[in-house]
Amino acid sequence: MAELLVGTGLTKRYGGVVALDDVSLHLGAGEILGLVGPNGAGKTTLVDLISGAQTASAGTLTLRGNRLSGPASKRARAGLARTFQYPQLALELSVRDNLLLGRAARRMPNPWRMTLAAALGILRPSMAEDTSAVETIASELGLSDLEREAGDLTLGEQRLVEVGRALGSDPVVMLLDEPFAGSDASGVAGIIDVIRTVQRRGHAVILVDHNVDLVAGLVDRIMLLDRGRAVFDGDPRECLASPQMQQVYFGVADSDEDEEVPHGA
Ligand SMILES: Nc1ncnc2c1ncn2[C@@H]1O[C@H](COP(=O)(O)OP(=O)(O)OP(=O)(O)O)[C@@H](O)[C@H]1O
Repeated sequence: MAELLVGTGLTKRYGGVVALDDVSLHLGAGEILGLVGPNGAGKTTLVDLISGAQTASAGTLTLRGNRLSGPASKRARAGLARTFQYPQLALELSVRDNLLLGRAARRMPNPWRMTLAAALGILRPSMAEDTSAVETIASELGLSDLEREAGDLTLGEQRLVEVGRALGSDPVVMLLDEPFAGSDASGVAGIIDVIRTVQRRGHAVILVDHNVDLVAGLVDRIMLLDRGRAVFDGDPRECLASPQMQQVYFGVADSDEDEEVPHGA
């Protein structure tokens, strides 16, 4: 499998806090990687370092063999797209224009210019193809009424638009940070469809979510983070059954010694 994204020794320190500690990862074509771990484990920090929202204290990244560096807008043009734990849409713009921003992300030099272009209505004339692509994405996600302002949407709907915006740039790697939070069943189904679309294109997805069972059912591989370190990286079912999982979530080590603790002790 061709490697799309490779990260080595990724570390992030905030003063004395080590949010991410020497984490390495690799992501192949068509692969979906689940990123799980308890609160504060470093999941969002890893997504931030990959997307360029934060600068790494140490470590390197490559995308399709090319060094990945610089601000988020540059990385978006290189082929990364992400969603945020708290959706970051242009709230004063319509659903359609937010989706068009995603289409423009691979072309435009920075997000402020994109937002300005959308506000001025100058994204549209050049974009018959984009308009049709946006309508396809909206229908895949079950989004109707594309003229609604993003600020009037529920949290779940905003998440869908953000996932749609990310898909619009046809990313090589899509980073989804807790995309299912606040979504109803049809929203979850729409997001899963998008993940499968990215996979079918031979691209890759990193999916962060607290629902470990949901993640395990969707992904090819799971990385379990704990206090900034990757303590497991492998098959989802093996991860669920692993002593590391027990230790991280329940504070229980799956050792012979534990099994010998008498009942009622
Ligand atoms: N800007 C920041 N300044 C200082 N510390 C930070 C900052 N961002 C994150 N941290 C710390 O880094 C650690 C990892 O945080 P991170 O948000 O990456 O965890 P997470 O696994 O995404 O957690 P959650 O599931 O709660 O979102 C935590 O201890 C957090 O408090």
